Amino acid sequence: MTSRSFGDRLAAEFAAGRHLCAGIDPHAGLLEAWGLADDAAGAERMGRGLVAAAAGVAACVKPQIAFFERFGAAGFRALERVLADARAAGLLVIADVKRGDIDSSFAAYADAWLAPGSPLEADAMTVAAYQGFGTLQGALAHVRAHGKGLFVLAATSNPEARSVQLAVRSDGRSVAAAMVADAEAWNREAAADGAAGAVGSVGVVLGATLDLAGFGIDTGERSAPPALPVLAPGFGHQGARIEDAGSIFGGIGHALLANESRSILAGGPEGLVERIRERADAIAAALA
Ligand SMILES: O=C(O)c1cc(=O)[nH]c(=O)n1[C@@H]1O[C@H](COP(=O)(O)O)[C@@H](O)[C@H]1O
Repeated sequence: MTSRSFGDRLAAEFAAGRHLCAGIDPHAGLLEAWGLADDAAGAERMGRGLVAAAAGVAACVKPQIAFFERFGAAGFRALERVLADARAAGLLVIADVKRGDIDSSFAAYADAWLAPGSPLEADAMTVAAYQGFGTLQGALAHVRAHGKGLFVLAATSNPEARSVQLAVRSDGRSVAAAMVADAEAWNREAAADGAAGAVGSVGVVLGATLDLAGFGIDTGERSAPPALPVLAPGFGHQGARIEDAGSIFGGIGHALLANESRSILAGGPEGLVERIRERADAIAAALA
């Protein structure tokens, strides 16, 4: 490994009491509430405003790429500037791109979002491993060599996902539980090679809106590190309460990143810093 691992960088955020992931989701309605045009320049203003307000308070930001992609090349240029601001502010960036494909094509996605020097370089990306965990090799190479991270969709916050993620595989595990098991196994292997410390670099996405036990996901304390990073959307607008994070995630809440997007962005730029601080304090208290 040539860089500090993503898991180590997460561990430093958690040690500083930072568990909030502030989402950058420039919905048309939110841009209007901010008095911004529904175009690439508006998305850039919102993204850079959120980054400035979150610096030093949130652990990370998570731009949802679709809200930039809808403006084509101009949207990607806007996103590049938001990413540059986040890097300069010392915020970790999770590119919420939810990519997945056969291994060779997936590797190109991984290069786009994780290769050092790529115009869209982020610290971590969200991935869909429904073509098999083995297709993720291209990204896992960046995890090992360049200190990058992954968040694998496991049990997502939306109700429509249940029919797929609750399906039982030939090994008797639910699809959701198998994603968790595969991520933990990868982190354990990296630790055995000396490439992971207290927190792993491969995490999962688990919706805060869910009964995780119902998906066959064990939320009990693990007997040994590395801790599994958990990106948890579903707080705020989708109904889960950040104050309940401790009881929802139990023994796997140590490496939790609680995401809120619309609930932070709604209300416009006035009071944004205070809203982020309030959510950051609430998640820190919930996990203390
Ligand atoms: O991977 C994600 O970030 C994600 C996974 C999931 O299960 N549910 C989910 O809502 N998300 C994303 O998390 C954000 C949630 O936004 P809010 O509901 O506005 O807080 C959006 O960007 C979603 O695309």
